[in-house]
Amino acid sequence: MKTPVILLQQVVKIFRDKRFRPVQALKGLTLEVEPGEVFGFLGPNGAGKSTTIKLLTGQIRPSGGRAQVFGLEVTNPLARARLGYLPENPAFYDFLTPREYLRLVGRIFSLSNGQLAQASNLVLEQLNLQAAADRPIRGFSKGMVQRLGLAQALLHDPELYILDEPMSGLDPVGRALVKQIILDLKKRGKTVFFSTHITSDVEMICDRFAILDKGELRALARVADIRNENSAEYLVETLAADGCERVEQCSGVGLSLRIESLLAAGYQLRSIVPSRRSLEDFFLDVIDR
Ligand SMILES: Nc1ncnc2c1ncn2[C@@H]1O[C@H](COP(=O)(O)OP(=O)(O)OP(=O)(O)O)[C@@H](O)[C@H]1O
Repeated sequence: MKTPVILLQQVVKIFRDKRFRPVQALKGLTLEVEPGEVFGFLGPNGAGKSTTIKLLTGQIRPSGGRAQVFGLEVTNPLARARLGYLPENPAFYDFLTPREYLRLVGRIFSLSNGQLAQASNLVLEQLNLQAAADRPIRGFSKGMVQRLGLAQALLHDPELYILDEPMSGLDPVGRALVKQIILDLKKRGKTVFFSTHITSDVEMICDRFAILDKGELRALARVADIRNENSAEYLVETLAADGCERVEQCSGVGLSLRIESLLAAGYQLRSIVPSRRSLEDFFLDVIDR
């Protein structure tokens, strides 16, 4: 059996609030992410997504349970060297330019000068930041800062990407760009674990997803399974003789009989389309429950 790239076993995290009262951010989270997967980590505000990501990147320690990356403890520098991390709110020394900042990151990851020049040109181009490469970051828009955050995560071409809300603050062009980058990483066999609130992004690019709520795992599924669920239902759109339009839901089993009876009753058939439950419906159901 392959070693999971990410392994969380019964992870508990307890913070203390200002009055030193316990805040249980994670209540025994167990999760595995396989090599080559694009994994979406969904959950409402305060669910514990960033806490999980901070644990996986060794920034905070669990109060209980086990967190491993590539079979190594998350605090092991060998694990850290093999992952790229985008924090929720990336912040930079804003007197630097992106090229200078990437040089700093490249040195941390021990890239040679040659590797660094090549890699930084590549990521600046990928994130559409070439034109701003030599301007101080201080003048950057939110979306440019976010794209630079992703550029630095990509720079050393790691095997695993842990991205905290990578599409946050981006316009539709930026979001499409980031989604394409994630899909390209997948094609190259990389593993991507990202948190988000946007269910349609998960639907578009993820293999599997988890839904976290109040520190607990509420769902863990393949995107394809959610898509196929309910696909035996159809939406039938008809037009009555008096010009009234109607849409009804019909199961695949009863579809032909229903159509016959509608036609016999004088309805015109406008369309029949498979009705699919979106991941958003699924998310809302799970959170409601
Ligand atoms: N340093 C901290 N001290 C005290 N409580 C914290 C700390 N960090 C997080 N928490 C609490 O832990 C819980 C989970 O927070 P977390 O930031 O992980 O949620 P999230 O799912 O990332 O939310 P969002 O989608 O809003 O970013 C929240 O109740 C939060 O207030």
